Amino acid sequence: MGLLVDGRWHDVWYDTKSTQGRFERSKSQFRNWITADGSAGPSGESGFKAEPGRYHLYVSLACPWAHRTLIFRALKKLEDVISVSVVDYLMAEEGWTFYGSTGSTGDALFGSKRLYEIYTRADPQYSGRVTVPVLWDKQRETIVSNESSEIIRMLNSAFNEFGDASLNFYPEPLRNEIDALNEFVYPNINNGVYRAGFATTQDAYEEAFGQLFDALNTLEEKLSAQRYLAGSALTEADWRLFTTLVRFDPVYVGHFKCNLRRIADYPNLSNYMRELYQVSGIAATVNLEHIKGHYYRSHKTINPTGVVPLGPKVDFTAPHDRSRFDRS
Ligand SMILES: N[C@@H](CCC(=O)N[C@@H](CS)C(=O)NCC(=O)O)C(=O)O
Repeated sequence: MGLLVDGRWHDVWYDTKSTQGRFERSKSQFRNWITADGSAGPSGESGFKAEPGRYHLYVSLACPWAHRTLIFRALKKLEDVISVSVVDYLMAEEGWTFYGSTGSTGDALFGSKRLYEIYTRADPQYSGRVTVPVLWDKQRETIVSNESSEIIRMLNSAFNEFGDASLNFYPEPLRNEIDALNEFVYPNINNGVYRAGFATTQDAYEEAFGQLFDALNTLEEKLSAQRYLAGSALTEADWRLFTTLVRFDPVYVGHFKCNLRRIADYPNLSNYMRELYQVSGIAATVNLEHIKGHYYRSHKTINPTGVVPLGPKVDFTAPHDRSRFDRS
């Protein structure tokens, strides 16, 4: 675990001293967009045209943000269009690595041993965290984006010529609602579990814990009356929630002390999670060995022994009851 300062690696843990024990996630720095015609997107430069074989994703199967990008790659049938390298699930002194000892596929492009080498290849003077996912452009030899929320929007719309154009998880009429849902789910739930787990004061933990379970209650209630977060259509907002839900009982309940309730204790959330898991192509993106191994073994400040718990057994393939609601 560490970060780059002027292109040089430093092995340091998150600093929560300046924020009263609160964990604050830093902002992603590469913010270009791939578009169908190569024109500039909402931020960054132009010149990143959607083309098969041109782009590569670096992901961790453990990471909920990287997981979103793998989900969109699968849903939009882009497996043959965008290639992938998976990092080792163990994140230690050198950050994310490709040694292969804990499940990495290796770096298919350059044979690098550490992900920070990909960042310094794009910018030799890069300063900041070295995070997954990374979307790499093989043609311009640079990072297009390291912001998952934007990468999934690119995958949703820029590659329609090469993937499944019939699916749109961010449709125009629902955009405001999806944006509002994301603004609620991200701080309270997606990042909420991290805010609870990485808190280093009792107050910071309790604040995050309260907001997390209030938010889960709100969604449980919402899902008692409709199939998905935005109503009858399955959208980006659902996939963004899903990556946290699948990790919740196996990891966040114990490791991040999010233990007021399990997802298994919420009938609607747990049936909804199983429905999403059972969507074609999704189960293959969920790797519990990487998920549990990563959190329990990498975060030595939280779990110094690195012992990985054997339970719980969650059956994501059990039937769900969500077909009681309409879907559009
Ligand atoms: N805003 C980023 C966040 C990605 C992120 O924080 N990824 C974590 C893994 S779950 C990471 O790589 N952390 C390494 C670090 O912070 O040094 C995104 O959504 O793409």
